[in-house]
Amino acid sequence: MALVTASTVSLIGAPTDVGASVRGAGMGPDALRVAGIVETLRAHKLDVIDRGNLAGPPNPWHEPANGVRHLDEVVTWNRAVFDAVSGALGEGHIPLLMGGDHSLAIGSISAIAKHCRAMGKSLRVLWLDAHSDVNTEAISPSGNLHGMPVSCLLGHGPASLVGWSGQRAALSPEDIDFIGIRSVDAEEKQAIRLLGLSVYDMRHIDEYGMRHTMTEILQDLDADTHLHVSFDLDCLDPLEAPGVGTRVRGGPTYREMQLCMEMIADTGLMGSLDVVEINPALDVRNRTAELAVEFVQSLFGASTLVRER
Ligand SMILES: NC(=[NH2+])NCCC[C@H](N)C(=O)O
Ligand SMILES: [Mn+2]
Ligand SMILES: [Mn+2]
Repeated sequence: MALVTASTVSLIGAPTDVGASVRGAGMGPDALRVAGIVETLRAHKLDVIDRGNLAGPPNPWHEPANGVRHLDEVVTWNRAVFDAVSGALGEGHIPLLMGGDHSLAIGSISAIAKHCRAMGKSLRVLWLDAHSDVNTEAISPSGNLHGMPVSCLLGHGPASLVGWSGQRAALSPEDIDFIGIRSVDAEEKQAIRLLGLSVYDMRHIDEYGMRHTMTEILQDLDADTHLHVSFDLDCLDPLEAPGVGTRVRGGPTYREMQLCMEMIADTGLMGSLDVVEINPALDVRNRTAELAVEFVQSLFGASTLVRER
C-alpha cells in the first residue's frame, strides 16, 4: 500500500515571476508540460496527476519597497503553493512544484516541514542552484524575493513570509545542503558563515568531483529521512540551460548533473521536488525545460545505466 501511494506524483503549476526582476519564469509550468513532463514520468510507471496551475495575482512590476519587491503578491502565491503542496502530501503523493520563480519554495518547503514534523520524519533539503538565496530584505542588493527563500525558511526575512510551518524556522541550518553555488552577494556570504550553512560550491565540486561531493552529502540519511530537492535550473551551466533569468557561467555539466540526480535517486528517499526558474522567454527551443524533464526523470530513478549495479 505504502509503495503504491508513494509513487503518485502530483504536479502543481505556479505560473508566476513576482519574486524576480527578470520577467518570464511564469511560463515555466507550461514549458515543462510542452516538454512532456507528464508523459515522461508515466513512462516510468509513476502515477501522475497534473493538478493544473494555481491562480494568483499578476506581476504588478513595481520597484522594491522597504527592501522587497512585490511582497504581497509573493505572500499570496506562496499561500496557494502551501495549500496545494499540503493537500498533495495529505494524500500520500509526491508533490512536484513547477515554478515559477524560486520564492515559491517558501510555501512548498514550509508545507513539507510541517508534514514531516507531523509524521515524525526528519527533513533534508538539497538546494541545487547557482545562488544561495540567503539574502534578507536588510541585505539584498536587488530586493527580489527569489534571492531570499532560504532565509525565510530559516526564520529570517519579512515577517509575513516567516513561520508558515508552525515554527519560526521551517529548517535548521543543518537540514540544508547547497550544491553548485557560484554567485553569492557580499553580505550573503557573511550570513552563510554566521548560520554555518553547508555550501558545496563550484570550487568544491571542481576539486572533489560530483561523486565525492554527493557521497558526503548523502552519507548520513536514514530510512526516516524525507529528502526534498529544490532544483533551480540556473544551477546548470548556462551553456546547457540558457533559459533562466539569472545566468551564471561555470556550473555543473550535463554529466555532472546527471550523476547528482542519479545518486539522489539511489537513496530512494526523495519525497518532494521543486523545479523552478525556467524562463521560456530566454530559452532556445524549450531546451531548458526539456533538460529539466530529463533530470526529473533521473531523480525518479530512470537510470542511464546499461546494467544494474
Ligand atoms: N532564485 C534565484 N535565481 N535567485 C537569484 C538571486 C540573485 C541575487 N543574489 C539576488 O538576491 O538578487
Ligand atoms: Mn534559486
Ligand atoms: Mn539561482
